Amino acid sequence: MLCRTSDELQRYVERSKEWTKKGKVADYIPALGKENPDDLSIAIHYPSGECVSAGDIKKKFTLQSISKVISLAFVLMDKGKDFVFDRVGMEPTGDPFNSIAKLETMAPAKPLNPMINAGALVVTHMINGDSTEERLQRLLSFVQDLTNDQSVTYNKEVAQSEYETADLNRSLIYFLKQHGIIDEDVEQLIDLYSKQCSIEMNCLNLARIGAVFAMDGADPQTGKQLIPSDVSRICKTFMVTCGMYNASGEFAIKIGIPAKSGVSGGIMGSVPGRFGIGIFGPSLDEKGNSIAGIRLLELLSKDYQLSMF
Ligand SMILES: NC(=O)CC[C@H](N)C(=O)O
Repeated sequence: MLCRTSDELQRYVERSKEWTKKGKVADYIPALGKENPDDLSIAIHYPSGECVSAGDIKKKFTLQSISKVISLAFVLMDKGKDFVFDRVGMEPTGDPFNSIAKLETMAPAKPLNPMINAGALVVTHMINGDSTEERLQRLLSFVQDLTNDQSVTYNKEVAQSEYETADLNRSLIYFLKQHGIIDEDVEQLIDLYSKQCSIEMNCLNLARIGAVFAMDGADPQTGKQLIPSDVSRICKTFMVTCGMYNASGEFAIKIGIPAKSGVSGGIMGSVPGRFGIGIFGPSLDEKGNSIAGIRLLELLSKDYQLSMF
């Protein structure tokens, strides 16, 4: 799909870019540490098919936690709401995304929501399929439909790097296994989750997924319902309440759009009924969100009245 570069959007990128210096690229997954902290790009995808962009929008990055919204939509379609929400909750935690603390204080030990790692691991565990390979391929094909790009796949190097260093996530699975929430081989689930988080795309692809959510699950070009509208609504609600980790409250006040970030520096935004946004800016703030990406959204939200509140 063609995406027109916009001078106006470019000016917003320039104004936000100085913030990249105040953050840091994530390196707890070693392969992510190679990114250039100065990068900042954005694409906006309208339901009409029109697309405007600024920055190096061809640059690919991995979804990381952004994949949690997609896998949630997918398992809600696979298993239905009752099954899913019997195993993962609907409440924000106020804790960092990889925290184990609340699991121990809650009874039953079900993760509070699907956007923290513990909850996302339960969600990935629920993806239907006879083998890890089949579950991954089913998820990938869903992402290819959302992006309308059959070339989308996962980055093997990032997946391997996460697999080798995911001991905190392993410990979350062991805990959940002990409490009967997960019933799967730990290494198998870590393998699938690492590949899910390593699904790779550019801002354009990401903006298109944001547009699908913005249009209540309908494909912006064909109108085909890729995600049932009630599932899309649930996902957008989680994006508002937990999408930016423990910065979601401040984000809702200052920006006010459903959004999901990942430690790669990606942010997917979804302005209900209007358009989808894809941002890549790998320099992160202390909570793990793209520091310049948030600044960029703040400027846009203010000038174009994007807040839904
Ligand atoms: N916040 C994130 O993007 C975290 C995703 C990452 N793959 C992890 O599990 O640690």
